[in-house]
Amino acid sequence: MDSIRIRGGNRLNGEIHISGAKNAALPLMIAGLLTDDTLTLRNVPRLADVALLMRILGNHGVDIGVDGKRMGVNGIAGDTLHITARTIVDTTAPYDFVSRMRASFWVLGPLLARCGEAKVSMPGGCAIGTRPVDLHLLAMERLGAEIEIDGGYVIARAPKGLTGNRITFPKVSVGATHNALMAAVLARGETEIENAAQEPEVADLAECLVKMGARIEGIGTSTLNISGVPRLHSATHEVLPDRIETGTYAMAVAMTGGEVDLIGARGDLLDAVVDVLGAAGVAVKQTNQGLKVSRNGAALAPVEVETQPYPGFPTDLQAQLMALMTRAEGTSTITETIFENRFMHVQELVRLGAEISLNGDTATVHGVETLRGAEVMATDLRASVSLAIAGLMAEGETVIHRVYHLDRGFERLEKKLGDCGADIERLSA
Ligand SMILES: CC(=O)N[C@H]1[C@@H](OP(=O)(O)OP(=O)(O)OC[C@H]2O[C@@H](n3ccc(=O)[nH]c3=O)[C@H](O)[C@@H]2O)O[C@H](CO)[C@@H](O)[C@@H]1O
Ligand SMILES: C=C(OP(=O)(O)O)C(=O)O
Repeated sequence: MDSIRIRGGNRLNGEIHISGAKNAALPLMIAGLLTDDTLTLRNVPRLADVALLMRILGNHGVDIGVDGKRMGVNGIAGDTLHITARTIVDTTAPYDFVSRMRASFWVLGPLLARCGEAKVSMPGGCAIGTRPVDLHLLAMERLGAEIEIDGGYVIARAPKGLTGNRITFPKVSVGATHNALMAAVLARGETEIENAAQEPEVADLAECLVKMGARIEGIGTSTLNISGVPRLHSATHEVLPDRIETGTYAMAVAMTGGEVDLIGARGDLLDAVVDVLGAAGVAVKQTNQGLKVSRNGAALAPVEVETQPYPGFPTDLQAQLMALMTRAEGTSTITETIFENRFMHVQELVRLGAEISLNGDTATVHGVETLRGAEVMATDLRASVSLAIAGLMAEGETVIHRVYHLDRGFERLEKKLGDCGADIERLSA
């Protein structure tokens, strides 16, 4: 298993190109199941999760051509995928795949809508909470599917097809909204999804589905109205920039000081994060190219933050913010409201000298003057990168083990940071 070694203390200066969003690319790729025509996706990041999803879709009989030319500024823009699900040869998504990536559970809706049946293993993904699938099942049942759970699999059947209905989610779920939306676009009649997730990645999926011929209103709001159509067709769509990667690098620059242009980043997807960074004393400005992030001299001020569904502060940036606040002048409080077990980074940050106490869903972070390098272990995707942020300002050497978590969601992290002056390298096992 690879590790990453960082020698802390260097300021970051230069440019980082922001990749396409993992959490948009995955549902967009899955949407390819909904048509026998070709869906072309541009700006797809090269990530372990994308590679795994290609294998999963391949297992259903989907043909995926990759145009691997690294086009765009400095040859960095993402891959282009041509996804063709001419015929679905297998409607089962096996444990071996789905247990490794949460998003693969989202094949349920499209398979059911297109084939009238699906057998999908209960999902895995980052171990950040119990992460049930009741809301996904509620949505499928509201659309007329019969659901049975057997041997760790969700078996869903709708032999006469799905029928539109009102789906009211008791809680906001990104994944259940993706699943409901992809099922509803091919269901007979009208569907209304109430309390839908408003995350930009849901809107990105909906916009792609519209290009494929779906009829969806209310995109970007909490109520989605869908008029089912009998078939979808080919389309070309560009994956939106990764707001979590953007926020992560913004926090890395905030940590070390310096000035970095995040090329291709969209500040409008990160209002809550830009506000928090501003309160901490970090300047973030939209430019023609993306976002310019700088902290020159000013001390980091502590903040009080609670994670919330979009447009609130994202849970996927909670660990990174906590790493940053370990060096603030004063005491911060960070409350995690989305996942009950998303504090696995705390004990690893403490190894680096952070002072953090936990009380239920709230972490109290007392800023310290010095962090000291140590060996630490990545426990999940965003936790891993929070350790990298801390390592960038820790005295001496930090070695992060189990970076396969990181490779799920950050494309060439060590190159992007290294090009801006970080002393960082991958140690191959
Ligand atoms: C691949 C991807 O895009 N993953 C993102 C997605 O995960 P994911 O789609 O899994 O997260 P959800 O939005 O569904 O989860 C939100 C909350 O709802 C709960 N819940 C969810 C489904 C369900 O059937 N029942 C239920 O109770 C979850 O346990 C959690 O407490 O959104 C999360 C919240 O922004 C992000 O942290 C993840 O990075
Ligand atoms: C939690 C994440 O991913 P997943 O939902 O795939 O576990 C994430 O992207 O931070």
